[in-house]
Amino acid sequence: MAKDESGAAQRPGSRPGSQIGARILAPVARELRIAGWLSVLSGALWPVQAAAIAWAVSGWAEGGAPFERAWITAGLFVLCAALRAGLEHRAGALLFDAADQTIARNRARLLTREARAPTDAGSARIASLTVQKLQLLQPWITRYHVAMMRASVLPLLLLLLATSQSWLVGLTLLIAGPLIPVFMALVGMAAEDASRRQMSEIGTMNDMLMDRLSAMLDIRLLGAADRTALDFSARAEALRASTMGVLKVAFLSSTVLELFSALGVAMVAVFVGFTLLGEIGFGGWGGGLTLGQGLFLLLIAPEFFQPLRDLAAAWHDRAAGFAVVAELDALDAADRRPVLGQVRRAVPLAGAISVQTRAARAALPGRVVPLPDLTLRAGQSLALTGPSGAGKSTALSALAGLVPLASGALSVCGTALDDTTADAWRERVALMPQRPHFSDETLGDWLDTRGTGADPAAALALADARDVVRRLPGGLEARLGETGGGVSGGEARRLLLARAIFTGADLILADEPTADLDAETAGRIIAALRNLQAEGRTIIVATHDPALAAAMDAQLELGQ
Ligand SMILES: Nc1ncnc2c1ncn2[C@@H]1O[C@H](COP(=O)(O)OP(=O)(O)OP(=O)(O)O)[C@@H](O)[C@H]1O
Repeated sequence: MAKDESGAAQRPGSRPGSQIGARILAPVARELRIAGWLSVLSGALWPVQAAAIAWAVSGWAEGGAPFERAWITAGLFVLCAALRAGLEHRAGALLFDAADQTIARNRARLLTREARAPTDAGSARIASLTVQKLQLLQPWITRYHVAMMRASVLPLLLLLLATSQSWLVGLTLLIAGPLIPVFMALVGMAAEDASRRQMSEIGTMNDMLMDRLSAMLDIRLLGAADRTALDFSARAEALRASTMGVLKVAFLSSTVLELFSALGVAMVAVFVGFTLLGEIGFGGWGGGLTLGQGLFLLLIAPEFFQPLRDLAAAWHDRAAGFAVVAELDALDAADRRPVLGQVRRAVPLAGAISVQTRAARAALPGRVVPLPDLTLRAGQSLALTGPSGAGKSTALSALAGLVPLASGALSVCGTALDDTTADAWRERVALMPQRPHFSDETLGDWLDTRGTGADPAAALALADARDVVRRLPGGLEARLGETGGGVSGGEARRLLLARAIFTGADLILADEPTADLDAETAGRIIAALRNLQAEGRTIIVATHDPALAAAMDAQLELGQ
């Protein structure tokens, strides 16, 4: 459930239109307002241009000094046109800046928040929101808001001007005009639903794609390629149907709106034409219309409908924007697993390494996991052992400040590990995770997590991983992630260890560094860890491997 400012729970789609997006648009509200008024001002200059044309043409018809009028009209027309272009340009610049700022701010917010306090939303969902869907806020911000302001001011102004010349034309516009917003409101509901369905289909398709790509090997082994292709085609068909649903609503609404505005303009044109021919003798305030009045009315009638047509065209952008905002709101309301600190670079925590826990319990989503009482000083090594599920990995994560405590105490370097110390503490810690993950970058960049640009040769030597790099095509330039070449499980672990060493961290937390390895490879990793300890680093491993546990100074069994 999304929460409004007062904290009351709400369903994102159930809020009134004016409230949706108010939060994300608040920082650019001033720009949107200024851009709206600039555009309204530009629209209000058209009647001046129309009046000038009508005046010049009626001057020609009446004789007198037509050229003098033509020059004045041309000057006024060009001046207004230049002014309008300038105003529209400035409004456009403000709107696109506001849209870029909003998208960039929300993208940064999404990414930093996911780093600091991840949700259970899949990575595909976050990726499609940040890369694909947030971009849909741009047409909503740049087109809809300004169209709304124009539609609320300009038709009224033009209606007054038209009525001042002819009550009949005023009445015609007054009847034809409101049909457009009424119809738009009806279509708007359908458009919003269709957009939300399409948005959700895009998300499902992305989730499915990520999921199946990561399971490609299993799919081949299980001979499930055909079934996977069928699943994809069913989802693609659902996406096609939802996209067509959105297009259908868009085409239907624009057709009906064009019809209303064409009928309105045609009625004005017929009335003006017959009045000028002398067939109709009423409709103006003093009987018929002059040529100048008729021309003026003909020129402003289409402009009466234009802001309403623009608003109708932007209605779909509004629906798409609302769907994105609803998704952002849903993520805001989702349960999160907070990480201690701001997850940013900091000055390393001072003092000799020490770790101490007392009656600590880690808070995982939906459960708490007790941590062992331990005390460790600089240069010591410790093995956390115990059955699967005892909490070894959780303990390592908690020691790195990646999982908060539900109760108890955890101090590092003699100070409590909390939001204020976690970033500084992590500068001194390297975590070697259980499952290696290679991102799509060169091995050199992957090893150099802190972007120092230094040579990783010494770290590779300590981790016994020099031969791994030597064998890879391109050495440190090789890419292992995404479509890059692969390494064996043991090689990957040695590379992970090299990366942990290369950070220069004083405390290495290694999760199952020898799991699934043959005795010889495991022996090389154990030797590398001992080398590290001999160098003065502090080491904590979580392991089921008796040989590794025996190689540490002390063992602590969890889950007793
Ligand atoms: N993200 C999570 N959300 C909820 N519970 C979790 C989460 N991660 C782990 N757990 C639970 O916490 C408990 C401890 O898990 P943990 O991974 O720390 O055990 P472990 O001793 O490292 O196991 P293994 O030896 O199999 O790696 C388990 O019962 C596990 O189901």
